[in-house]
Amino acid sequence: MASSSSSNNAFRNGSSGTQRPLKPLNASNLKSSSFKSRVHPSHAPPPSFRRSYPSTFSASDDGVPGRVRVAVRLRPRNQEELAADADFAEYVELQPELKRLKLRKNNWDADTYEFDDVLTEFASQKRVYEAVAKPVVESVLDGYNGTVMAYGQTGTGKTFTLGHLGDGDTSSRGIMVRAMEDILAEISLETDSVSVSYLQLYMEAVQDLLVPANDNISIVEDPKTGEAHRIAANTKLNTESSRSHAILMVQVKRSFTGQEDALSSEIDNSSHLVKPSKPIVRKSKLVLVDLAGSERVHKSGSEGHMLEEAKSINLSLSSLGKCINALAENSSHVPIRDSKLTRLLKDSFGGSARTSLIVTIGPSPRHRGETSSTILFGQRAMKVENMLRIKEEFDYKSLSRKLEIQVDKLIAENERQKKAFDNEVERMNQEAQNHIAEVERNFAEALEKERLRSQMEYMESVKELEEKLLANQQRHDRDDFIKDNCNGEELGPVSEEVSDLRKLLQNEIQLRKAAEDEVNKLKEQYEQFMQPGAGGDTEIIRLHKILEDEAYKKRKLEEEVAILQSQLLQLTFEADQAKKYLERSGSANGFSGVDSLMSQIRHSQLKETMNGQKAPTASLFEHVGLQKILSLLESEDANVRIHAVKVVANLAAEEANQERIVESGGLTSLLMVLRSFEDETIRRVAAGAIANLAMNEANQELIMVQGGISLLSMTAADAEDPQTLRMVAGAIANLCGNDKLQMKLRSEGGIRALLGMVRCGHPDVLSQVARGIANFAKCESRASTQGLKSGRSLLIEDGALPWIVQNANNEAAPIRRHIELALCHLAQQEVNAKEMISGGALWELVRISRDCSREDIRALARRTLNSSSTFRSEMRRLRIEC
Ligand SMILES: Nc1ncnc2c1ncn2[C@@H]1O[C@H](COP(=O)(O)OP(=O)(O)OP(=O)(O)O)[C@@H](O)[C@H]1O
Repeated sequence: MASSSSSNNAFRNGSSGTQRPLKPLNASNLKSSSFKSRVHPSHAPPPSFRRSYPSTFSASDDGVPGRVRVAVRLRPRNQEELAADADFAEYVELQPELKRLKLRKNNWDADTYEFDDVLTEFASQKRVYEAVAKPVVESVLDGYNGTVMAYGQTGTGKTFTLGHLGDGDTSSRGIMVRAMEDILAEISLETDSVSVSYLQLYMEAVQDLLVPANDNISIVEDPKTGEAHRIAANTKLNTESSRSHAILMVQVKRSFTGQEDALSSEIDNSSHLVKPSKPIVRKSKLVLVDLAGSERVHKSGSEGHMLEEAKSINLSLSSLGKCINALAENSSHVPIRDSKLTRLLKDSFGGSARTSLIVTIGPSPRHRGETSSTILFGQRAMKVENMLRIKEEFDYKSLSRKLEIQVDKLIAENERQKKAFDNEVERMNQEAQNHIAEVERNFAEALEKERLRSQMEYMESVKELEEKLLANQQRHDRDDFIKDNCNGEELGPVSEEVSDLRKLLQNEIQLRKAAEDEVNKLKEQYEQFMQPGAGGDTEIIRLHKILEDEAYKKRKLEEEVAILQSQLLQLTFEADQAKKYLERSGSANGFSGVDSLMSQIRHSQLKETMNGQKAPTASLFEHVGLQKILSLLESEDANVRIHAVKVVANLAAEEANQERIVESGGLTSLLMVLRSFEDETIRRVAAGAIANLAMNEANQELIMVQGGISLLSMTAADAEDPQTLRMVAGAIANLCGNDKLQMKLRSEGGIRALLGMVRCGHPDVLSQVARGIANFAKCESRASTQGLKSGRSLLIEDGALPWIVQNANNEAAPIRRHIELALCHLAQQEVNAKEMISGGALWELVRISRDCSREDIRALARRTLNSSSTFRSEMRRLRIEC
């Protein structure tokens, strides 16, 4: 038995010559000496999840070699055999521990065969399943195709081994039921699926035993589709099992999470997404084949239907045998396409499936030939080498489903965030609206307050202006000499210059205002920078510098403004003088003097006020400030001093300003200017200003106390300019009207100074002299009447009477009127009568009482003459009637 021994040696060694370890699979499965089953702890994940599989996604990848495993099973003796074959034990001898089977040829010789497993008649169905089928089932669950096939003579237990249901005794369940139980227990209902087909191959026709109407199914050699009837069934329906091949196909599709690499590039573009795990699906197929009884091959001499049936079985089993032979001998041609059976099993032998073959034999020596043939079939099958491969592919459907779910989640999340964002925007918008509304409300309130405040200020200003207007109007009405007949055209050039200067002044004022604003702004910035933590030393120094520069600019601007103001005032004076000369020449009324000048100035101011503008002096007063103006009186610049004194003089023309001027030291400053006498113009204007201040009774005593009379007297004696003399005479004339100052005025030479100025002969000067004499005489008369004075008139004592009498009938009405009054007042003092009579004054008084154009003065003269006994006596003597 060399042949059988040699072959058996190969199996005894546990490996064929080309056997290589099957790395991806459990090595224990592949030991040639055993079909040991792997046992997984119930809590452990299936092997597919524990292994690192090669990244094989197509069947074209190289697989691992896997020889067809073959076990032999001996059926127990049945009743018939027990009775008939008393010596059967001597025919078949099993040595399961050696995995050997001996077929006794005679009493002294036996053939010994070695199998991958030898299953005695006492082997349980469980033991058979675990030895033969379980490794294949586990491979299928791991992703490999697998085949378990029973081959043997009819009645040797193929169906019992494979298809027994074990209804009454679960321990007798066959491989099909147990395989299904293991598969269903292993797979995941969520990710895996199983589909089952139960086919019958009978007479070269494939019939679906689960859907019997499908009785001629074509074999589609498409590994992707195949037949898939998803109806699980473990009911054996083949009634012609011994003459047909029953095939249970179990398709397993398992999904699992693979490595990320293969998919990463596909979803890199959506990095914000949670990367789905790589979905991989493994599709495998378990084929359980219960072949028709092999003895039919040898009994093909049947006739009719049985003959056809036998031919068919013969064809399929002989084709299977030829294929296995060819594979066992590594033949270049394997006749797979010779029958439907071999076409169905092409993957099981020489393909990529893990295949286990169980050959069943009976114990009876009567079937020696069939048994031997079966054993040889099994031996040849053991030589067939398969190349096991896992079939993996992307589960694009699963990936798509996962991505769809993720997209849905992202869309939902996006919508949620968008809604939250919209709500936030809405909330912020509402807040902004509320804030805007509040700001608008506050602004409207502030605006309304400001409007009311401005309205109030406006009303007060209007009221003030109206009062000023009224006062000026009254003053205007009182002054008979003010005439509003100024012809603007004759002052054209001067007026234009005044206008230009005013514009210039306005511009300068605006510039100064802007500079002040800028200074204030910089001051604020400076204060901010001085806050703790704000700015640095460098910034502070820079701001200091800017502030100093701005302050310097401001000073310069103020000086320029002052000069312009002075120039403006000067021009105003000149305009007034020109106007006065025009009036005088036009009306020929001979009026002159400080009153006239002041009236003209006031008239000019009044007109401006009525035109909606403030008087220039008032504007200056506000813009420059009195102290500043007075300080300019001491300016080193003679030009500035001239303008400043003019400004003060103009301010002093306004009765409302006089008190402030005196309080601010303006009178003292003016007296100092007069005393320093450096320029005729300055002296004239200063004298004019003092004259204006002297109109106010409250200032008259101050002028006297501060040596004003002496200064005025000196000026009166010294000056040649008629306008200067007019101003000095005007000032003294004002002082002459103060009852309290009569003696002091006279003692300090006031009267003599007044009378001394008549040398000038200028009507304006004479008019002021006459006014002073009249004022003085009036005070003396009042004092005499009141008993406060007894002696003769100081005017007479100082030699005024001759000039009075001489000018009593002066052609200039103002002079004549003041002297007429003076004569009346002197005549009212009885003590003066004789001297007046001797000085020729009586004749003038009589003339006044008769010829004076003014009725009141005529009456006064008559009353005076009649009231004096001396005058009455003298008139009687001279036969004069009054
Ligand atoms: N190991 C066994 N233990 C007990 N009874 C068995 C065993 N093997 C087979 N039998 C019994 O033997 C008989 C024949 O078995 P079975 O029908 O399975 O044979 P077979 O090979 O499938 O025949 P066929 O080819 O005609 O279908 C059955 O009654 C079966 O119960």
